[in-house]
Amino acid sequence: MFRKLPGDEARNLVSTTPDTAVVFRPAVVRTPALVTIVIWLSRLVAGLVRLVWRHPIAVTSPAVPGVIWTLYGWPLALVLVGLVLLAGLSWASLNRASFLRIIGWRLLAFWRRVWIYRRHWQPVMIVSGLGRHLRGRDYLPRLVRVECDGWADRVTVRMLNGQAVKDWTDRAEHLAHGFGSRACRVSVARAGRLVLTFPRCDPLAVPLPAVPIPDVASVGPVEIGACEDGRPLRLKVHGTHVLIAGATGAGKGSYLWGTIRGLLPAMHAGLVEVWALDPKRMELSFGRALFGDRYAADPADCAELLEAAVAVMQERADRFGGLQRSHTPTTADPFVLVLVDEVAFLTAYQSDKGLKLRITAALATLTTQGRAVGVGVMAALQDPRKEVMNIRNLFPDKIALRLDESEQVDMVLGDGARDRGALADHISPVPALGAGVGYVRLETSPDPVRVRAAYVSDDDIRAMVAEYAQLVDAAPVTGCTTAPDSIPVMGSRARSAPVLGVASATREGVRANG
Ligand SMILES: Nc1ncnc2c1ncn2[C@@H]1O[C@H](COP(=O)(O)OP(=O)(O)OP(=O)(O)O)[C@@H](O)[C@H]1O
Repeated sequence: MFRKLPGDEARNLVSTTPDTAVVFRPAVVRTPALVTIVIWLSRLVAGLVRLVWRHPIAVTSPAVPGVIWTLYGWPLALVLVGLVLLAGLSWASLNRASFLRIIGWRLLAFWRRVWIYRRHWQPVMIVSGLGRHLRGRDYLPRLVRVECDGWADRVTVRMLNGQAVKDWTDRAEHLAHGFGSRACRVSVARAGRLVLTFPRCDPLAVPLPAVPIPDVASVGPVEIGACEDGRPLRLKVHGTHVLIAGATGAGKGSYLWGTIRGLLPAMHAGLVEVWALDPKRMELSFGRALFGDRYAADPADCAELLEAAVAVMQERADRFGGLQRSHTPTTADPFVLVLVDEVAFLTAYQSDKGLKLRITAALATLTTQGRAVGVGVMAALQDPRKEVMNIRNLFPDKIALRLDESEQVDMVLGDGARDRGALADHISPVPALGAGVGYVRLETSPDPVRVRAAYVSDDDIRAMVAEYAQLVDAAPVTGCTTAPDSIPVMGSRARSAPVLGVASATREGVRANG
């Protein structure tokens, strides 16, 4: 789309260097006034039709009272407006959701389109370099549509021919500030069209209380928090592997404990086994009674536990081979979720090379072959560099919590994730504001989603242990019906250790002291 500037471009064209004898003058054809008027009128009519077509409610709202005022006088128009307002208020108070869906958000979208986006479109596009001002004409991307919901504006844009998505992702910050938002996320709607998401408020600014333990046993996506748009955050764990990266204190524990919490009924039903590797001894040890024998902290035990998981995986692969290509959790073949807190302790900072190789090989085997047979890995780490975690690309789903450097965002979420709005390096280090906040990038979607995990406190974990430790321990053990000897049990040491690892210390206390 381009817009002609009013004024006298033609005069600029005739200017030449002062001492030139030859002066070029463009041929100017005088347009009759009538033709100009007809063109402007037809444009006006087309614009009005378009306005009514695109914004029927916003146009009808002032038009109908206006017509009634003209035909029957102002008292009737006033009564009508009063009745409509009353009906609207009653509707909003009785069923706010439907009122907002059908009327509220549309009116807001109309208002914001006119007042925010249309008004600032030209200067923001030109200054950010997404539009061009060439020979007196503005070539601007087209503002197609504005939609609003509870937390954000979604602006559909038609790019200029020849523009690339990267041109826009590179200028996300210009767009955010230009339109008065704290962020701008760019996603592709279809060829040539983009959707820019501008958050208006932050529903994740306050910590969320732990999600209640589900009533039914489910291995399906586990609800562990909330997404930025207000939907629950449901993390898929069966049929995938999840990598969680975040600086110290970023809230990785919430994701691990939130997942365990959501799986407790399924663990009790024998459909899920959580195998916990806790080399730091500070996170999962707090509820180790939930894991029974399937807990390891010492690197040698961790290697053994991982190799045990590989053995389960291979035994299942042998059995399933030629019969089934995917896994359905049963009590005989439950879903095995291997949780690893601070995996770098085992893969990078491990001084025993033999152990390091065994652990890396076992993790690589599980992450490449485990998901089809019902063995999943969820690993947390602080430093996502390749030399620390060289198998990070084997995790289909990734979560980036607060990170120290901007380059780390793409290391975790994949190339271009930060440009698409995953500003994990901008997450606040203040726990109340930023702990548990992160960006999720799923295998099935390239667009990162901003989320916050609910906070599973020490008291919540204590309650989980008190309610479920015995029940989970009593649940059937993997493969007992088919291969009782195929799973090495992780030593009696784990069983005889105190239930909550560090006497009565809290996880926070341990961290502060340590
Ligand atoms: N989801 C959350 N919401 C609000 N606050 C949280 C959340 N998760 C954690 N916190 C706060 O942040 C602190 C650090 O959390 P956590 O121990 O989970 O971080 P971490 O990433 O595991 O750190 P480290 O790598 O050092 O173990 C907690 O003590 C708690 O106060």
